[in-house]
Amino acid sequence: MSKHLPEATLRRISLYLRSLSEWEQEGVQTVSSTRLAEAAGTTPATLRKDLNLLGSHGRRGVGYKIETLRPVLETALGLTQPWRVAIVGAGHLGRALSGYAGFTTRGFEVVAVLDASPEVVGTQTGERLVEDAAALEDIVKERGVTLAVLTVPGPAAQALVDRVAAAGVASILSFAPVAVSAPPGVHVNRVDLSTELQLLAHQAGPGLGERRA
Ligand SMILES: NC(=O)c1ccc[n+]([C@@H]2O[C@H](COP(=O)([O-])OP(=O)(O)OC[C@H]3O[C@@H](n4cnc5c(N)ncnc54)[C@H](O)[C@@H]3O)[C@@H](O)[C@H]2O)c1
Repeated sequence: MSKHLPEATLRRISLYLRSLSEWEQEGVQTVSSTRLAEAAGTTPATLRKDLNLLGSHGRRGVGYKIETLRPVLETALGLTQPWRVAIVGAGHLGRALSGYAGFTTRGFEVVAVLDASPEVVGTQTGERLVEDAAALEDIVKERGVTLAVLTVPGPAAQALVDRVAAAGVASILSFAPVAVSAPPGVHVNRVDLSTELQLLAHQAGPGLGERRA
């Protein structure tokens, strides 16, 4: 990524990109700021601010040319080369993610699904067979894994962060509900569904949950 952008901006850019990709597949060539903002659930003013940050300016009365804007957004999100993903933990969540076709269309290729349980290793998930997590380091090197997705129970997460980081993976997405630390230069993002739910509950305001119950 060429410049540091706030997380909220990056989240919106990801939504813009998703809409642009869909429209491009339908043969749409240009899009107005109003339509793109609406699809991402934001305002045209915020959209223009975001895109100005990336040096992309729409033309009054014409809007944004999708063919030009899409690569700008992909570069901002670091999607210039496909990410090679290893999913570690082939339980409920790991299996659901490994079968998610949207990964590929968004620039992420699942190149390995790993698990430590002998009952799970060798089973099919999505288009892959689950492989033994003992071979993690070899697989990372052989397949050029650039992103590890950890879908393991909390107690297993830190040791796996240490292993994938030592194997050279600099980007880790962890679904485990625990804080983990990583060496400098390794980014760990946590997806914490309970926190997201609590935020939503907070935004909805007190009492709303009860009213709908
Ligand atoms: N299922 C959900 O909806 C959900 C939602 C949010 C977060 N999470 C979190 O995601 C993680 C996975 O959840 P799940 O429901 O898929 O659990 P799961 O028990 O179905 O699967 C976990 C898998 O990880 C494997 N595993 C354990 N230790 C390992 C290790 N050291 N190396 C490799 N594999 C190992 C297990 O063998 C198992 O197959 C958990 O931390 C959970 O709290 C799950």
